[in-house]
Amino acid sequence: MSKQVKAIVIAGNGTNCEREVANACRLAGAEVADIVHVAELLAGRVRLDDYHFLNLAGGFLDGDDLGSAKAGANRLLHAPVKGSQEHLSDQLQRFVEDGKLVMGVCNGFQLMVKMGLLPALGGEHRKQSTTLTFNEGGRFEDRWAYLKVDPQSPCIFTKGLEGVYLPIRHGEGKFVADSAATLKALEDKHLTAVKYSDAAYQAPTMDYPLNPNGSQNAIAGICDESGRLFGLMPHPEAYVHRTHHPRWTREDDLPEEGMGLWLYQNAVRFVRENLL
Ligand SMILES: NC(=O)CC[C@H](N)C(=O)O
Repeated sequence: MSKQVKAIVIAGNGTNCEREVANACRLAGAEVADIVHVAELLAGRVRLDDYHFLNLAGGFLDGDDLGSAKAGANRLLHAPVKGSQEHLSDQLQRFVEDGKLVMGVCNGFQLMVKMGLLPALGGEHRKQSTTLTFNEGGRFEDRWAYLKVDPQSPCIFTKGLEGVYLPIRHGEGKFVADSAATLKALEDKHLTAVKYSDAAYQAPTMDYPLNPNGSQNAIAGICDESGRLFGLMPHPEAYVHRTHHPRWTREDDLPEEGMGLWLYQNAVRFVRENLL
């Protein structure tokens, strides 16, 4: 593989953020940021093996039928790749075992959780142990959220960050674990990388609207134990420039780069340092 950071963004069947995600990858320094329709992967024309950083974009996979990303999860888990003995999930498994990076945003996070790719406690990659379900308020939420970063988390994407301010837009963002034991394991291992918080990024909160969906323990995103697989409901790709900020015309000290870009910069740096 040449010395290029190669990101892939999977599109199709209802994603709607793939261009923004590819743009964020490029802005963060990835030399390649290909938007690939899932059908291309299933046809065997594009292989995950040729990339370092897999992005699962937001949107409305299969119209949220059966619950958001549920049908998409089955597709990725069980669909065969044409012309090979493999399923797409085999390529994905290899991608993970090769030490590469995966980030799922919103619908992409829902997809990772429903496939069992996250949190994958004990390395069990196909067992679902958490979910993202209907917002506590019973309606779609479209607002900006403050996220407190856990400084002790192994998450590669949030390394060195204290907090980020990002937009959310979802109907099914309430994080729920299947048991108190799962929730405790997530917390003990610091896999709950980002939580909805107050505007100073100090205290996780269950108060609406700071916590827009009633997520357990205010969880907005989680990673696996390696820190290389990460999913979150808020959209980092939607805040990569100061003009994306909702009050950019009134707040004069906003830096040129948006806070969401930091997550992609961490990813690109990790690839350069570890995978090239
Ligand atoms: N923006 C998104 O990715 C939305 C995810 C999903 N369709 C939901 O409403 O929860």
